[in-house]
Amino acid sequence: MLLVYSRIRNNVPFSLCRICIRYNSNSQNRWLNRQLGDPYTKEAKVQNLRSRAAFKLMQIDDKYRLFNKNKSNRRILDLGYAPGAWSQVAQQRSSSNSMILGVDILPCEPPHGVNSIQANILAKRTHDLIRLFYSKHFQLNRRDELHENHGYFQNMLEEELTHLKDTELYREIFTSDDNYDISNTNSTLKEREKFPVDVIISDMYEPWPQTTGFWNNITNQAYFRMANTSGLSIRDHYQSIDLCDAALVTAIDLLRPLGSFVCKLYTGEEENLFKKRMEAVFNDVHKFKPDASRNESRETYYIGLRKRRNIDKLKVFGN
Ligand SMILES: C[S@@+](CC[C@H](N)C(=O)[O-])C[C@H]1O[C@@H](n2cnc3c(N)ncnc32)[C@H](O)[C@@H]1O
Repeated sequence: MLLVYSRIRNNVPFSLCRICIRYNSNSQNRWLNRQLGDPYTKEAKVQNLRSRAAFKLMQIDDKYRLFNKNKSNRRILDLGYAPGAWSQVAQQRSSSNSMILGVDILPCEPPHGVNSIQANILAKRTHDLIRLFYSKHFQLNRRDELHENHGYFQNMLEEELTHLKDTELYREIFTSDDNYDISNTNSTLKEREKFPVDVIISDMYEPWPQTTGFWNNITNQAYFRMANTSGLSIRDHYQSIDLCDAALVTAIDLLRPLGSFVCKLYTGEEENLFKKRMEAVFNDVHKFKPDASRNESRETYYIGLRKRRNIDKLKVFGN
């Protein structure tokens, strides 16, 4: 590594060399020491949580009450859910009959009580799959030969999506809802069909490198536009804005009126623009940095409460 580093240093301007410093052994040691000394990392292990990120969501929920154990049949969508700590928190803090769906571009075994799709949220088709999941209660993550060969959704896709050419059938699939108890919310049944999700949480960023699992044709161009933090704050910020916008579009399309939303943002010059977009979609918008988020990190969280009705997507993104 040191050799690579000194070669790069001899051939490129010093400003670029600084990017490489992230990968030398000193910085790895610093990262390791920080992890080992971190109380949230230790506590995550004790509580069998998949990462320290769980505490960030707990602290957000303590303040803004996204989840509610007393409300049944809640539908929670976790964007960028892998390795699954936020989904664990959502599952623990919601009623046992809630439906939690994690979406991640990388393959990951979801935590107990959580379903998942490996898919890119930037693809429109992923929105269709989320809608299908909530309207038809598809059995995900099945352990059978078909699933092992073709992935979670393949048999459902074969059975259902081949019919989607027929518009009438398409409409029928997407509007068939079952035993959802609408007395839980102020939504009408029609609204419920159109906007099937109660809470969207998005922590999209920093994936670990994928080495297998590229078979999935739902995951189109797996690494295209996927955001790895680079250590360059401007780049990180713009990629983060890209993913926050994608989460917000998902909220406009799938979140029910009065529903709640959280997303992680790496701060930077477009933050105010994103805040304005949030305000066009939600009645209450808050910015919050939980204690569990490290001071030196530029990450912050935007919370949108009480989604507005009749949102014009073009107006939201038009300014
Ligand atoms: C910081 S991790 C999420 C951690 C998770 N909230 C937890 O508590 O375990 C960010 C995740 O976002 C995912 N991601 C990034 N871009 C994505 C995209 N376009 N579609 C779906 N997932 C994406 C990454 O693969 C990564 O797993």
